[in-house]
Amino acid sequence: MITVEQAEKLILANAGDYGNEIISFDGSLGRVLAETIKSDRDLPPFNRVSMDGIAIKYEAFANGQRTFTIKATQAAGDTPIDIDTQNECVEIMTGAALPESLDTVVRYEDITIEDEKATVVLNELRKGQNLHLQGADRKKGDIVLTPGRLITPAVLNMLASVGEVEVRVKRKPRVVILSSGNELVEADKTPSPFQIRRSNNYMVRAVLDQLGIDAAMLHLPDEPTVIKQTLQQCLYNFDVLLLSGGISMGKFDYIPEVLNELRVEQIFHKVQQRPGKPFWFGKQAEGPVVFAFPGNPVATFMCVQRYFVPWLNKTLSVDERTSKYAVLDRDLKFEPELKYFLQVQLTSSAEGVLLAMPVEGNGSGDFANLADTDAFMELPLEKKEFKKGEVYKIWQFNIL
Ligand SMILES: Nc1nc2c(c(=O)[nH]1)N[C@H]1C(S)=C(S)[C@@H](COP(=O)(O)OP(=O)(O)OC[C@H]3O[C@@H](n4cnc5c(N)ncnc54)[C@H](O)[C@@H]3O)O[C@H]1N2
Ligand code: MOO
Repeated sequence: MITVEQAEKLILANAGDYGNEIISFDGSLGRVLAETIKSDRDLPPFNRVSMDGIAIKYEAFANGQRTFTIKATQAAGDTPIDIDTQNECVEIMTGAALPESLDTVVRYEDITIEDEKATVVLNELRKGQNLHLQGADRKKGDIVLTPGRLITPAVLNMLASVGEVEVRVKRKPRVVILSSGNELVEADKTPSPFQIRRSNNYMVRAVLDQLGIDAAMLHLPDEPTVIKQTLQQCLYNFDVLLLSGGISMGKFDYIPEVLNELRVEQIFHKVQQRPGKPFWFGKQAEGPVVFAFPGNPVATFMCVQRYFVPWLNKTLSVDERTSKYAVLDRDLKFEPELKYFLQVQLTSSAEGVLLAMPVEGNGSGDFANLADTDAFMELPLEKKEFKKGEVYKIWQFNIL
């Protein structure tokens, strides 16, 4: 049986690349940029007034002048209006381009206006105050975004600002989620006393939704010929198959065998971990990758977070994120020779420390417990006793 680290390595070694596509920036939220974006102008593109008020020549103020004749009013977007003498000022709005003949802006709060004259009521001004100078943020031609950037709301703002209305992004893999097992009925059906509603496939699809990936969803009955037929079509139509259930030792656990018949090479089966020990991973030569997760919902979810999400990030060349860590908030023992992914609730202390309180529940079938927790804490295999105050890596699935 391989370790979590070996499994991770093998999975990442099989990251794909589905190329790039060009889409409208407007629909690019959550996508991954596949080009370098340069600014087409200085940012800001002109000396931008940052407060509503009047623009004056500082020299006049320094020489004792306090009252200025308002020559004109300049709105944002207007062509700058220059003064003729230093006795004059221009009433000017936030976002307007500062006229060349002026260098300082005084806010409305710091002036009085009477008979088309503005009087500064402050005794001190800083030359150049209330201005956001041309090129202060970025210069024309500067790189503002690099490939691998996840397109967030602020990145979208940047794309719009520099006029990049068509952007090259990474193409997403085509994914299908397959549940399996004759005990499962649809969520809107009433199960017999010994059946259950299928749920983990919806949970997996929800994770993909959060990652901006659309996925198809299918169900496999415990019937080898149907499984084979359906999987064959999926291997033809999709880049990634995410299966759950039917992979351990049960008499009706046909999936690994059928995948083998369909020439999907098993890269590993079983990982030294809890939950998720029976996890199976494989790939068809020049074809799709197959993640076959154990059916228990907590195991499925853990494997999606711990293995599929990093695979997807590598596949899409997303800029690497730093790992997250938290402080264990209670002593704990775990004896088996398995790496334990402990379910924890996260809170942030007043000192700014992320605390992880274990909420263990009743194993990998206890999805009620899963719904009450925020992250898996990855505890090292070498240890059996874990103490309050120790720091370990977490895989956070709920945003606090
Ligand atoms: N003899 C052994 N038995 C089992 C072992 C083992 O090593 N030796 N491993 C156990 C572990 S650990 C797990 S986890 C499970 C995984 O088994 P499968 O992947 O074959 O999954 P199933 O048996 O099909 O289902 C397990 C469990 O999960 C429920 N399930 C399945 N799919 C869904 C779904 N879409 N929505 C909700 N619930 C689902 C299913 O009804 C079962 O209760 O095997 C142990 N056995
Ligand atoms: O994978 Mo199992 O999750 O250890 O019950």
